[in-house]
Amino acid sequence: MSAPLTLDGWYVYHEFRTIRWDKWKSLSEAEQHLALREWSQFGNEQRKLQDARKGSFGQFIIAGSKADLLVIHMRPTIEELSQLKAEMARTRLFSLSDSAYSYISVVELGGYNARPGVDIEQDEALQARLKPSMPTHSHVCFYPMNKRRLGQDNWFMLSEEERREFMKAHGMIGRQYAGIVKQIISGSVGLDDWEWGVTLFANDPLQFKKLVYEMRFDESSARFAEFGPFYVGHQVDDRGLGEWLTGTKEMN
Ligand code: VOV
Repeated sequence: MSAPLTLDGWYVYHEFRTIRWDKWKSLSEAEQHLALREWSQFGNEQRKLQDARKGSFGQFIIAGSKADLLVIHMRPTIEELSQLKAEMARTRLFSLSDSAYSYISVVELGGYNARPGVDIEQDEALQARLKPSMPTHSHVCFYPMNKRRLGQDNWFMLSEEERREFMKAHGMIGRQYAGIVKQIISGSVGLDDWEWGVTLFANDPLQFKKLVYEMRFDESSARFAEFGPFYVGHQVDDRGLGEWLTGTKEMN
């Protein structure tokens, strides 16, 4: 049995941070301002790169106590992601927070998405999916997952036809959410602890629950999927981040 062909795009780095509130609160207003300005400068550089289609960047506030912030970067190489890690570590905001979780993966599409005779590099629609701009939806949901190997339910022992049938049914459910939930599926076999990273974007977070719940009843998830921790949050611009951190509307 051979591994199915995948199309792989940009590498993805999810960095989850927990704010050291004791440290943050001990800063003067001017020092907090400086930390926010510095972070904003870093973000603006990332947004410029995104506009030039050289990478992708987003920042989110995470609900619950698993983490406070999520920064997502997408870049053509792992080295660039490591470069970004060091750049962020040098910022004041990162000195005032700890890593809560991180995830490394690569944007992945099924190989059959390649149209016969069309050069993948020249296929603009495909390129946009492999090297996506950060979706602008207000909310995000991230979780890592595996496909199970348990007795009769071993995804990796299924024939190609069986897998294709399962993914067809999966895709049909997903398509009902077209325009409501956008998914970025990234592969992480050999890169991180789970096999895929699932990043979902929507303007209504309730749609994450509806979609994921509906998929639970689909065989590809019901029989084969195992899930890691779920994170949910909302996207913020620098002003929103500043207001959230300081509790004021005046900052930034
Ligand atoms: C927003 C909805 C949505 C849509 C439209 C969608 C469609 C599709 C299609 C058409 C395909 C097939 C391969 C390809 O075309 O890339 C996939 C592929 C995949 N998916 Fe998906 N998926 C969605 C959403 C979606 C969710 C919510 C999840 C998490 C599952 C759950 O239970 O929580 C998921 C997982 C995956 C995975 C892990 C793969 C890769 C499996 C593999 O073995 O290769 N996915 N997916």
